[in-house]
Order: sequence, then structure tokens, then C-alpha cells
Amino acid sequence: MTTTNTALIDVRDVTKSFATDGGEKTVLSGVTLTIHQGEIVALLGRSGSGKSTLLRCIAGLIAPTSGTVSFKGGELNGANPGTALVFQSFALLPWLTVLENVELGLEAKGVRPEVRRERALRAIDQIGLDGFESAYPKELSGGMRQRVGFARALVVEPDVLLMDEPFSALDVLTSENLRGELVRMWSDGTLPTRTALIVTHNIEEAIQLADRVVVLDSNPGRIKAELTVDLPQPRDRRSPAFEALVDEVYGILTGQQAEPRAAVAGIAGAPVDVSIAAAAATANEIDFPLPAASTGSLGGLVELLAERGGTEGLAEIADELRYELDDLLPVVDAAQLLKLARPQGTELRITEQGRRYAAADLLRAKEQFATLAMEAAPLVRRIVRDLRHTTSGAIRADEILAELKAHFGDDDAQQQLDTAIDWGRYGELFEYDADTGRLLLPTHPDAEQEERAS
Ligand SMILES: Nc1ncnc2c1ncn2[C@@H]1O[C@H](COP(=O)(O)OP(=O)(O)OP(=O)(O)O)[C@@H](O)[C@H]1O
Repeated sequence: MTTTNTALIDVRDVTKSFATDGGEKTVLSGVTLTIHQGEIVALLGRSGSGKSTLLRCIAGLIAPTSGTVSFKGGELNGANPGTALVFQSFALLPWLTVLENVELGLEAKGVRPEVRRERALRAIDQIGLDGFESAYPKELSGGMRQRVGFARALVVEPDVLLMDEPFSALDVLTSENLRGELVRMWSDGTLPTRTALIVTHNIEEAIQLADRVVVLDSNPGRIKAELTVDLPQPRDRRSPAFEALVDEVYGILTGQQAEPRAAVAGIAGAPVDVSIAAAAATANEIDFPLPAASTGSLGGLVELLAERGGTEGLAEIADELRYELDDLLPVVDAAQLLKLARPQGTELRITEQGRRYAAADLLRAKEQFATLAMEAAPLVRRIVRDLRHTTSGAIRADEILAELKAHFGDDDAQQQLDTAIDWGRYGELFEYDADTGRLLLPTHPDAEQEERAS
């Protein structure tokens, strides 16, 4: 891949806010990014960090709240004429054949029918769909459908190919295969488009494909770090240089968590684990986000660390548990929040508390968890306190949910409640009756120990 200094896309100080029930939500803040001709850039970040929002701003599908996006020096004022999109969900029209789906992009650009057909057939051929021209999407496997998605985007010969998690709906082997082919086609010049931006939450995918990896911070999304990937294609995932880059990105992503949370509590700059715990202690109980980790996965992580002598690399943990980034980081955050483990550079290290937790029998582990959750999980603490203040010993979960929705989106609010219920139930701090939608104080008499923590 030959990268030139010609800027194709120029994102300048872009901020994007959305109106939500709880007021304005700033998703992107002060993002500045240039994509040069011939380079492949990967945009990596946690779930909700604003990757897709930035991609949609670049595609011109949504306008920034402030700042500008330019294509070849011209400020966008609507759809970006130099880009085409590949979506995670394929977004094919089920009533059209493969050929007709691929022709669609050209039709929108007013290309004559006979030219359309010829170009669509060429794109279908290039992407390995020969023989499937007359098939309907439902006849195709996921991998073949995504090939149609690629052909439809590439047929318009965009200057920049924009991809939003294009492989994440595919199984591991299929995505590996398609990614590999894409790299080959890029390297040997088969593809008409040589510049791309790919949104992904898969670190290895980013390092396998990209010349440059841009890491987005969360809440709000800002550029946290940029790494140049100076390895020849095709890249060997097992090479020490590749693994070192994976480790580096894990370090960046786990190191970032404390900053926004500490800022919420007004104690920015405090050391990582101290600041998260302190933020949790002082934050408004409703708006402090609990990491979406189940008690089962948390226990599994702490046990794995204990088995490995107390320390293990984050990339190795993800490999061992077959976790994607979005699965692993919330569990690491939860372990950190509950002071069971602490990230150190590219590794995760168990704490003394974590060792005790891993060694405890179920009853003691639950007791310990209850104490830790009362100390460190504001939403759990809030539910327990509300329950103790009602005479009936029960509160409606949907009332808590309504409050959460004022601070988080609908999906995130539900996830917050689900996590708090899982944690509260596991620690036997409260019960939840799904039939009546009520949270209840535990029925057994020995639920006193959490008093100590409150
Ligand atoms: N139209 C919208 N209205 C309100 N909030 C929105 C809108 N679009 C996105 N958001 C919010 O912006 C935040 C960032 O979303 P975005 O999809 O850009 O993140 P992402 O990094 O791509 O996440 P993921 O990896 O989970 O897809 C989320 O909290 C999302 O709920």
C-alpha cells in the first residue's frame, strides 16, 4: 500500500451531540483526523465511543454539531461524494438479485443501464461472486452476502471505502477468509479503491488491515492515540511485532477508563484505580455507569488470573476466553471497580482481595462480593438503600429504569439495570421478581453483613 500526502478526508475539530431524554449528549468532542490517499485507517474504541457516529459524519449522512468534514478540500454539505459504505448488517434489498443489488449504487449516480451492468458484473467477478449474479440474498451465506455488500460499495469506485464493522456479523472462519482476501486484493491492486476507513472493535483486525490505527476514547469520543502499523502485508499475527502492537492497544484501551469517570467526580488526574473507586464512591448513584459484566464472567476472570500466578497479559486473556474487546473490557473494568484486579500496562494483575475472592468457597465469595458491590457499585447501593426505606420491602424496577433512561440511552439503561440486578442477586443483597417487575429485600434473615459497607 502506497500512502501519499494527499489529504482526501479532513475532519476538523468535530463535535457531535444528540438530544436525549436526559438532555444533550455529546458523543464526539474535538475530533481532528486526516485520511490520506492510499492509506487504510482503522478506527478502534470501546462500544459507544462514537466510532459509527464519526463514520457517518465522514460519509455526510449526519452533520457535525460543530467543526467540519471536508472531501478533497471541499467542506461537506450533505452526502460525501467520494465515499461508499459497507455495513455490518449487509443492508441488501431482499427482493433484488445479487446483480441488481450491486447495480443499485450506480443507478443512484445516474450511470446508463448498459454501463451499469458491465461494471456490476466486473465488481461481482472481482469480489469472488461469479456464478451468483441471479441469486437472491436469502440464498446466500453471511459471507457471500457481505461480498455483495463490498461489491455494491466498490462498483462506484469511491475514493474512500468506509466500512462499519464489516466482518462482525460473520463467523470467525468466514471473516478471516474475507479479511484475508481483502488484504490480498488491496496489496495486488485488484481493488479500484485504495483508501479506506474501517470501524472495528477487534484489535487484531485493526492491526491486520490498517496502516494507521486511531483509538477513540469514550464519553465523549475523542482521539486517544494513533499508532502507525509498519508491518509488511500479509501480516503474521503470531509475530512478536504484531503481538507487541496488540498489547500496546490493549494498554491504551484499558488505561483510558479512569479519566472520564474521574472527571465526572471532579478528581481528574488521580491514579487509575484510586480515581475509579473514588468516582464510584462520590458519583451520583444513578449516573455512574456500571461495567456490563456478569458475576459469572467476573469470577471466571479472577480465577484465571489466580491460576496464572496473579498476572496475565490482556491479549492472552482475550485469546484464552475467546473474548472480543467488547466482551473483555467491561469485565476488566468491573474487576478494577471492585478492586479484584488492576491493569498494569498491557497486563492485568490480581489484588490481594482478588486472591481471597478466587480462593473463597461460594458462600464466602458471595459475601465478599456483596461487600464490594455495596462499596463500589453506586446503583446497587442505591437499590439496597431504597429497599430499606420502603415499608413494603419492595420497589418497582421500572421506576429505577425510568431514572436510568434520563442519563443513558434506552438500551444502556436496561443494561445498567440488568447488571445491577445480576450483582445484587449474586451478592444476595436483593431479589428480583420478573413476573411482577419488583425488586425485593432478601427473604432470608442473615442479610445483615452488607450493613457494614453502607
Ligand atoms: N441518533 C442518535 N440519537 C441519540 N444518541 C445516539 C444517536 N446515535 C448514536 N447515539 C449514541 O451515541 C453513542 C455512540 O454511538 P456509536 O454507535 O457512534 O458508537 P460506537 O463506538 O460505534 O459503538 P458500537 O461499537 O457499540 O457500535 C452511543 O451512546 C449511542 O447511543
